[in-house]
Amino acid sequence: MVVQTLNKDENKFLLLEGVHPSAIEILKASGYSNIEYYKGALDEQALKEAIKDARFVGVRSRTQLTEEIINCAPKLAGIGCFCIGTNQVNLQAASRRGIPVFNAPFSNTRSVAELVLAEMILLLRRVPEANAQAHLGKWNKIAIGSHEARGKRLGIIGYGHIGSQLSVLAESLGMKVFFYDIETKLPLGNAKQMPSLAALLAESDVISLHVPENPTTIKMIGEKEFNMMKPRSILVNASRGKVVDIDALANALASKHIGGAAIDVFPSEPASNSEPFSSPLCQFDNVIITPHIGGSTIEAQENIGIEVATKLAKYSDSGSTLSAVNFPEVSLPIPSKGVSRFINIHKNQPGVLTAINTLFANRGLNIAGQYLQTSPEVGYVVIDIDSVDFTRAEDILTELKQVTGTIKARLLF
Ligand SMILES: NC(=O)C1=CN([C@@H]2O[C@H](COP(=O)(O)OP(=O)(O)OC[C@H]3O[C@@H](n4cnc5c(N)ncnc54)[C@H](O)[C@@H]3O)[C@@H](O)[C@H]2O)C=CC1
Ligand SMILES: O=C(O)CCC(=O)C(=O)O
Repeated sequence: MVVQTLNKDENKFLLLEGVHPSAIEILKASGYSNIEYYKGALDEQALKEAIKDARFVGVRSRTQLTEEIINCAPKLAGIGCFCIGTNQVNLQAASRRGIPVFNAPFSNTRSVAELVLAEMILLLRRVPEANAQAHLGKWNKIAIGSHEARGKRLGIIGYGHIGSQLSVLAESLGMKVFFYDIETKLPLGNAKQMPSLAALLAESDVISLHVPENPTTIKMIGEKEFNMMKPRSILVNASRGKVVDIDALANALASKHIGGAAIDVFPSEPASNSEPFSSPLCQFDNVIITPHIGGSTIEAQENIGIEVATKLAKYSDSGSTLSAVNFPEVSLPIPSKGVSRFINIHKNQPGVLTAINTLFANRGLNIAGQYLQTSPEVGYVVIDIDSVDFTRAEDILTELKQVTGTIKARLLF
């Protein structure tokens, strides 16, 4: 259903990093045609220029939406991360500015799990080395150091959506699965939760990382952790680049303590496909290096485009913030006819709601519906009143913006 909110053309959607065209289709079907689309990430200066009149911005993992960038976008009302990770966005700065951030928490889970499984098998069979040598004309038909996955011990660090899906797939191959997570998690199948990272590292033949980037995970695998791993064990990282100390990994590979690795993510990644890439890992034939493509499948990208664009359009149309990662979540019914809807995002401090309600009461306006959620810092209230004409609604909005503590207020319809 196309919801008739006001001035849809004033809402510029800035879509970066080649998000799937399914996002554009959804936005257009929802009545939003003011879309600026870029195939790659923009450099800082170009981003500041493009974002300054954007109401919504859509990014993948390359674009860093820092506080400085967010502050260059006075009209910005919502951010869409067309991926799972949201570490590229300063989430606190966004909430302080009254900007909800949405992502696609499940859409590429399966794609990552499948790639990781394939890489584990290739590394256990030493295929990357055999492949590199064959390309150089060297026929090296040997079984030394080549293993079946069946019966091997897989250690998963981070047993969330991806880690737990990998666990199920790996068990179907006959692997024994162990995991470490800071939360107590329901083990699927015969998987076993380990009491510590050290216990997991000591137990595993293959270790795969599936944690988000946050202060507890940055460099969680470094020299000390490599020393705790079994000789010739294999490391897979398709989570975030900063989770592994790349120099320590290079040392562990050079000393042959680690038998191989598959690395999809790097502490610093090229901003676009036209920029060069280099890493100390490029010298090792037993390392599979991929350019952050864990979630890059047609299936995942199309679903992500639909999911995140739908969330942005829904927020713009109705104010729904369901599944926002940094914001009070309000799930709203489809607006009934004969209603004008305002939203007010404010600092979570005493007196704001009273002031808002007084504003409507003083004008003799009946509140037909009110939806409020708060986080420690931010309050978000959606107010439906019996329908008023546009000029009156604009007057109310002007007053609503002046309520002490208000960060942002909008008239939706
Ligand atoms: N390579 C790629 O293209 C992709 C990479 N990713 C990355 O994978 C990460 C994981 O994705 P999901 O499984 O969907 O996330 P999730 O949020 O479902 O699971 C993450 C798990 O890590 C655990 N965790 C957090 N901090 C931890 C710590 N210090 N030690 C141990 N466990 C910890 C959490 O409790 C949670 O169970 C994402 O945050 C993203 O950075 C996601 C999709 C694609
Ligand atoms: O596909 C992308 O651009 C990023 C994928 C990713 O890392 C994620 O979903 O967190």
